[in-house]
Amino acid sequence: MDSSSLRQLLRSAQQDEAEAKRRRLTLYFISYVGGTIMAFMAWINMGTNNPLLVGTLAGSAAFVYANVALSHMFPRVDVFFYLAGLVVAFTINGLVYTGGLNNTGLYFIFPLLFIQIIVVRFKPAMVYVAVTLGITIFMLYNQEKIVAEYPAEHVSRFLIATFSFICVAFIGENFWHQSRKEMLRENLERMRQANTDPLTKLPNRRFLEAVFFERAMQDPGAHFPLSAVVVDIDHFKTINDTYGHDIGDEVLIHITRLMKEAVRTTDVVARTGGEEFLVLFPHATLSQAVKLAEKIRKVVEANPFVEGDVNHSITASFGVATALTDTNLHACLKQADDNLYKAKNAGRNRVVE
Ligand SMILES: Nc1nc2c(ncn2[C@@H]2O[C@H](COP(=O)(O)OP(=O)(O)OP(=O)(O)O)[C@@H](O)[C@H]2O)c(=O)[nH]1
Repeated sequence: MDSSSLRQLLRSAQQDEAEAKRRRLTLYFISYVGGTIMAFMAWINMGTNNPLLVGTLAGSAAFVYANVALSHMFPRVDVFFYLAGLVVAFTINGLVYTGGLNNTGLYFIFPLLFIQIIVVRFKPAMVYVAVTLGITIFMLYNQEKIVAEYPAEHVSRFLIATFSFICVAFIGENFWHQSRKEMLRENLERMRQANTDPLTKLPNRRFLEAVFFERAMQDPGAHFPLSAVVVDIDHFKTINDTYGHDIGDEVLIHITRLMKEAVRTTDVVARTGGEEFLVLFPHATLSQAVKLAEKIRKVVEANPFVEGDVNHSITASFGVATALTDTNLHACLKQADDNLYKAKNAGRNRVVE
């Protein structure tokens, strides 16, 4: 796994639940309150001779309720926010077109625009607001095409007020958006550090437990059969004791490079202990994983660590196992560990499945 895929995984893991929940609750609250107000206004207007206005309000209320009901059923789907934004655009222009109750339609545009901005959020809101107001302005300057009649001074006051309102709303949204981006960036950096081994820059055990295995459980189709190869450098203590800890560190970095070069970027090479690594092959059967482990074993054996004119030949032992489904992932990791132990006992520098 290269550093950009690692970052991407961490970024998706950090997509803070709290923020997603806040957005969902905002949608629920706005939909229930807004839908009820629209339904109430439709009811009030029933007595007036404006069926188009009643239809607009009742239709919008029904759509808002249906949308929020579906968003409860599919809480992870973003499309409901955008649909809510569309229904607001429809209501705004329905009000402008029909004039609303006693020609007061324009007064309701501000809260509706504000709702549109918070529901669809900063960048998409620019497009939504531009399109919504584009249609509104067209209608206001082509009043022969609409039912309502607005005096010219109402139109100019409305447009000036709308322009000021939009500026203030977007400035506020922009600052909020920037500070959130900054917070996410800092969070991501903290997460990257907590999930990475500082020596080899490989993902660590925490990453596997908290991010990768979680992801595999959530999306088993994309990961299983998942093969695990536990790699342990042979007689690493001797290298440390003979040449010193710094050379030991260099050897770990050297082995890391060899392993990363031997696998695909979709595979995960993690450092799980002192001189122990775990390589994970998504969508790989046991026999494929054994072949890959054998390839890594040969690469390590054939590429001694060179320091000056001294070649430190290195070998490693490998334990391989495969989890066919997410339910036997932990049993598979244990099996790979047991197989590593067998490889060590059988004389090292070998792959045991
Ligand atoms: N240089 C260095 N050494 C480490 C690091 N982490 C663990 N070690 C050393 O790795 C060695 C592991 O030794 P053992 O567990 O006895 O294993 P081994 O000598 O590799 O023997 P076998 O695994 O049985 O082949 C110990 O000497 C640890 O001090 C590290 O980050 N850097």
